[in-house]
Amino acid sequence: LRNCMKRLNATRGFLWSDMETRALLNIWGEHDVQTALDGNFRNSHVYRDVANRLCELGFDRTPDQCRIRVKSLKRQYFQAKEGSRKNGQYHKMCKFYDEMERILSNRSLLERQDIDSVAVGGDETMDEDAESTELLQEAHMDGSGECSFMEHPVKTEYPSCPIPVTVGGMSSFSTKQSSLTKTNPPATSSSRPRRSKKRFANMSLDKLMEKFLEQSMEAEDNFYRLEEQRLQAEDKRREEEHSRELQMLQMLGQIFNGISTPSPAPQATPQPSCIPQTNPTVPFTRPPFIERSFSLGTARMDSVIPLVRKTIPPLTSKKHKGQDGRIGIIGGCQEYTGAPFFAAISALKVGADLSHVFCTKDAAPVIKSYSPELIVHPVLDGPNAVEEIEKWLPRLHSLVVGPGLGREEMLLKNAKEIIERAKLRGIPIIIDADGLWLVAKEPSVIQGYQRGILTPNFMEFTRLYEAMHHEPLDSTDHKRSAQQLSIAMGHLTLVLKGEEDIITDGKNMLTCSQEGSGRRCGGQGDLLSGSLGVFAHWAFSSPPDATKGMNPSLVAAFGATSLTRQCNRQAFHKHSRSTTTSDMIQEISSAFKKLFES
Ligand SMILES: NC(=O)C1=CN([C@@H]2O[C@H](COP(=O)(O)OP(=O)(O)OC[C@H]3O[C@@H](n4cnc5c(N)ncnc54)[C@H](OP(=O)(O)O)[C@@H]3O)[C@@H](O)[C@H]2O)[C@@H](O)CC1
Ligand SMILES: Nc1ncnc2c1ncn2[C@@H]1O[C@H](COP(=O)(O)OP(=O)(O)OP(=O)(O)O)[C@@H](O)[C@H]1O
Repeated sequence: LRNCMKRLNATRGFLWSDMETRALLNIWGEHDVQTALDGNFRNSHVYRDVANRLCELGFDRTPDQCRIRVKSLKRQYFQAKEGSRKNGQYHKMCKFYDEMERILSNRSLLERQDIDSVAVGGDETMDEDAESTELLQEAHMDGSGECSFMEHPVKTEYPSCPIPVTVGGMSSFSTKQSSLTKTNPPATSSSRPRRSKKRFANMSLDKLMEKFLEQSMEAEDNFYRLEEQRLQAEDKRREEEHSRELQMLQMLGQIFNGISTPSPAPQATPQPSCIPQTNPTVPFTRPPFIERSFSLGTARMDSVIPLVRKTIPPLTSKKHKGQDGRIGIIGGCQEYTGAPFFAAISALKVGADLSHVFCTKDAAPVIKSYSPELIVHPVLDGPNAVEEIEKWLPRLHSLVVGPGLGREEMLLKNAKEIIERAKLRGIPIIIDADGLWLVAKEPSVIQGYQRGILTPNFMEFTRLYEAMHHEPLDSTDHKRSAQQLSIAMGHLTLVLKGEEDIITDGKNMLTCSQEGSGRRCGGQGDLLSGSLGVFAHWAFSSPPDATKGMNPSLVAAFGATSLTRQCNRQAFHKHSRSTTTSDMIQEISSAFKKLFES
């Protein structure tokens, strides 16, 4: 915004708002400023000070712009004053008459006499063309930020009229003339063209003044209009550029996807046809963007919940342990033991058969002690962490990376390597919490991987967005920003958590606004990511017709967000303000039944 204001100021040199002008007059009217101006031949340092004080009030103006504005105000004031003296009507034509009157009436008599003599002289010899030209030149100077007579003595501020006034031993006319010789021939009565004289000879001063003020206002209006058009054109150009960048990123994502999407994983009963097939040689066309908003209880919600249901494997006596899901959690360090536990136990409660936690050595006994149901591997900070964990990858159906991982360099490096190896096996990967920190640092670790799902909260989302787009997030339109980020990440599925959970793969969008509660205890996100690990495995293992062609990641994400919110609602109903994530986990069973099995 500040840069924008600067740009505007640079181009709108002579367009001052009333507020700005009043601030300037307050400063300019201060005793020390007036004294400095009265007593000094050179005034540039005084206007530097004025500009600085103006800046402190939030108005960005150059000393030159301040000086020229004051000069123009003084001219208007004296013209109005003189007009007033004659017939009283000009007073209202100088908007800041009263302020100017207050300030200038305090100035020394000598100064006022000098000024008055200039103004009065101007009345007699006023040349409309010369005056307008000068104003336009000032406007131009403001715009360029330059002024050819910036260092001129203070008394030479008023020679808009052709009468030379001797001040401080210098002729203001000759000074002005020298700076304007190229564009504005000296406007003495002798050198002015006769045509002009004839034209205005019979015009009364009142008329001339009116005409001049009209023209000034017209010029100002024109300038505003042109400036607005220019800014609009610029906005449009920037928007087009931005959309081109997005298209480029999308193409890169598709190309990347073409390179990195592995052949179907042998162990995960994958559904290759569910993975959007991309052909990098096909020219990019912006996909139609379909938004579907769902909230539980509405008819439309019912059209996605059945898709989730269809992906849920039936409970039969024909299956053996592990077939309904073996989920791996990468996370858990000295500080954070709760997060990986919440994720892992949620996966089990949703219906996975086995839940593994790969954590640091010191976190393992703590996590183990929370629950005997979890399988805990104290390997994440070991010397062969990646190899140790890779041994398990063929047995895992999905991976949740990040809950309680921490941000230690070595742990992030191991997590990155594990993601790379899981990708080679086509394992669905959910990235949450500190895993998203890693992605913000190195987006390529997951970019374009069609079985990757990111689950950022708003903070994590902002970090990711800014890392990808190199510009601040526009927080007014979450859906649009989520779509942009998903596209930039190569159509990765993104779950932006919040008041409503926004789920998008850049082409389609679902929003889950199932009623939860006002309780925001830590760990709810871990419940979501752990359960999503299971839903993702189920969705990717289902036949394509189960999801009716919809991206399995979207269906899985919708299932997990609905469930998390339903748990929150139910737990809150029982525990109100005391609700914790453990209470929510207790509700998984009945919330699941209510949503997907009733
Ligand atoms: N029991 C456990 O073991 C748990 C462990 N956990 C683990 O902790 C690790 C760090 O995760 P993290 O989320 O605290 O870290 P990070 O992203 O730096 O956020 C820090 C700051 O961001 C802000 N903020 C947060 N959300 C926001 C929002 N929606 N909208 C806006 N702002 C938001 C907020 O700033 P504040 O409001 O305090 O100024 C907050 O302080 C990670 O491994 C995770 O898994 C958790 O899972 C909880 C249970
Ligand atoms: N403002 C909200 N209104 C209603 N529900 C919300 C709101 N914010 C979050 N939630 C619910 O909580 C879930 C987790 O979101 P949250 O922002 O707490 O994640 P998180 O910060 O990653 O969690 P964690 O505490 O595990 O780090 C969301 O999926 C959503 O269901």
